Amino acid sequence: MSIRILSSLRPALRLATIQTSALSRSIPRSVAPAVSSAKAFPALASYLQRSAGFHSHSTLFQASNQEAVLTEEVETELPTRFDEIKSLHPNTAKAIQKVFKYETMSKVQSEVLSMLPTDNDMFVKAKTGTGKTLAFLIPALETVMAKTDSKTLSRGDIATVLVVSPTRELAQQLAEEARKLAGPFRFNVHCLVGGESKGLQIRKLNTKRVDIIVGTPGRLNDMIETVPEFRRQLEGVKALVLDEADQLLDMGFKDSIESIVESLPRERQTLFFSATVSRQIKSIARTSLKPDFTFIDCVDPNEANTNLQVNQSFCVTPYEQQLPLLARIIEDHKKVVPNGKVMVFLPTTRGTQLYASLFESLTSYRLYSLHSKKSQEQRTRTSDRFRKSTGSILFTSDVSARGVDYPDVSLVIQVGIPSTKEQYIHRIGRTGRAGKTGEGVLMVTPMEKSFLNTLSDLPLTANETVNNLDEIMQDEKLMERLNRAKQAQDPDMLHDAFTAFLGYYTGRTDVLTCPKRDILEAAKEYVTTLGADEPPHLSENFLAKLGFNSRSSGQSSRGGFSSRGRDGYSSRGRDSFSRDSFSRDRNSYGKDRSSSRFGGSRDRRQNDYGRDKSFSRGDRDNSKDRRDFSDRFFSKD
Ligand SMILES: Nc1ncnc2c1ncn2[C@@H]1O[C@H](COP(=O)(O)OP(=O)(O)OP(=O)(O)O)[C@@H](O)[C@H]1O
Repeated sequence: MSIRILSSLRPALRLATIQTSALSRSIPRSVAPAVSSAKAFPALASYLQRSAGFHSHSTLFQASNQEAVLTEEVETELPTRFDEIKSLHPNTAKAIQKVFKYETMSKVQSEVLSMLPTDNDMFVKAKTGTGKTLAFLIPALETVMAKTDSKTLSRGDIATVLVVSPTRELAQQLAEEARKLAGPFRFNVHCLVGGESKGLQIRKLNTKRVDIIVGTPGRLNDMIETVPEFRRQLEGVKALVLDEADQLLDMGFKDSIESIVESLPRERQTLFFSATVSRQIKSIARTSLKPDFTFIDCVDPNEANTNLQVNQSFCVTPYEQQLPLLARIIEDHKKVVPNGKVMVFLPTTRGTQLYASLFESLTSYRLYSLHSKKSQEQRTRTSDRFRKSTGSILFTSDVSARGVDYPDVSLVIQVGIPSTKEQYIHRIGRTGRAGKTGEGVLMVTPMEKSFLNTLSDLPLTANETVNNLDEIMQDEKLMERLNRAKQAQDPDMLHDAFTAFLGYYTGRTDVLTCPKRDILEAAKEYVTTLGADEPPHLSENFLAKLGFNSRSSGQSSRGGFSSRGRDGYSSRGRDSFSRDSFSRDRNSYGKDRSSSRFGGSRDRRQNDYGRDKSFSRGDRDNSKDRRDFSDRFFSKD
């Protein structure tokens, strides 16, 4: 009981110091007077904030208010059921009940929807897999219904909602969700992503109803620049959503986003949604959101930004042990969860291709792979199949790191460090969705160990399978299968994975504390462990591009690297590694990268759908306070 009280109390108190405008609505009434006075008395505000950090014991203030808070909480509690949101349009309510078949709202849904009706701009931060999609689609549609006259709506010749997504897979998924919600309205949804026929997309825009548009920045911008009719259609937009707003910027879409925003009417509602908030996103929020926007942060500052029902572990082993360990972790999981779904993230596209190829003969799970070197048609097909599958494994680059909702993923393995802590959070967020349990394993080598420091506030423990390493390395059957798989690898693929590895890790020197030369040594170990007879030769030019001179590279004039001892790997001629494909491959890892930052701490398991009430919110009633808050939001890093 006490935890529940504290959890409801804590965010409210947090608001007292960072977002005073929210007080009147979200704080239990018995506490509100104290917190209101906190606005006038900064010392009290800071005391309240400190008190709010305690998990397991109450401060005097909290203890003396427990009864009162509990009583009052009943009266001021946020709604938990969709049918409590009385202002919902009947068609929205119908879709939720009949199509989605949801009754209870998740925390972020309850936070956002309880503000309806509102055309306020919003910036919403909530953990991965907690139902953000409906939390922005519903308000966007409600705004359209409130702000568009019925004659215009019935014509169906202008776009009213525009949703921008960083990746094609996510855009397609969002379009599907939008179709379900828009069904009862008889609204049409267009999905505009790259890799698909632009001509066909234009034809559909010209011949079918146009209501909701979901797209990726590149294709949207292209259409804006080259299709005047599309520009005209966008003039009707009443709600703009940036999903995974952080990633949109990290992927270098800032200019595209700005030009998309410029082509929309100024009078609109803008909704930013993300599980993480970076400095860059704040800068674009400044120009794209109205100054009195509402910031809703559903992540308790005293809690990790990952879902607590996901068991997270790490292991540090050299490459030689990593592959057998990975194979064992996957097979152990298969024994416990035969119908499970596993996702394995690799840092580069080339590495993803290589691991997928290696594991074809190593796993009894049905195997899929997804990365940017596949055609869009293949990506869509793979994504659909993996979504519907059970007992399956997906080897993937970061194209699947954010937003993508594959139901029932039971294990996420990250082999090698992700580009940032935020990317770790998003990747792990592919499991433990909608309150379900899940497991996450991060596998790093000694060179990458320093990255673990950036995760120190997340609840990671040492992986237990590592304790069986001796036994695993002596498992003759496993080692034989591994060796056979390695021998079957295409030398070109190994070469490409090698150069991509170098490109990726030489760009990560901000978190790797080792000398640069160690990266070359690690790359050599990596590629020979995965099947190359010896490390590929690299041109001086290529090495120079990575910031190595020939002495620091340790490369001999005859090609290859001076090698460290290794055992049990296949033998293959060196000629096959004679070309340099870095420039070609740079795109493959560059494209898949994304980032930002964050943290918190642990120890409360909860289902995010239902009764847990830890949250904070913006105030829809007091625009001056909102502006004060917005100033503080922007001035904080
Ligand atoms: N009210 C609800 N009740 C039950 N399940 C829900 C509810 N809302 C959403 N879901 C389900 O929860 C899962 C996660 O939802 P969604 O993809 O919207 O999360 P998200 O917060 O956007 O995740 P991410 O941060 O990874 O993008 C989906 O499978 C969705 O169908």
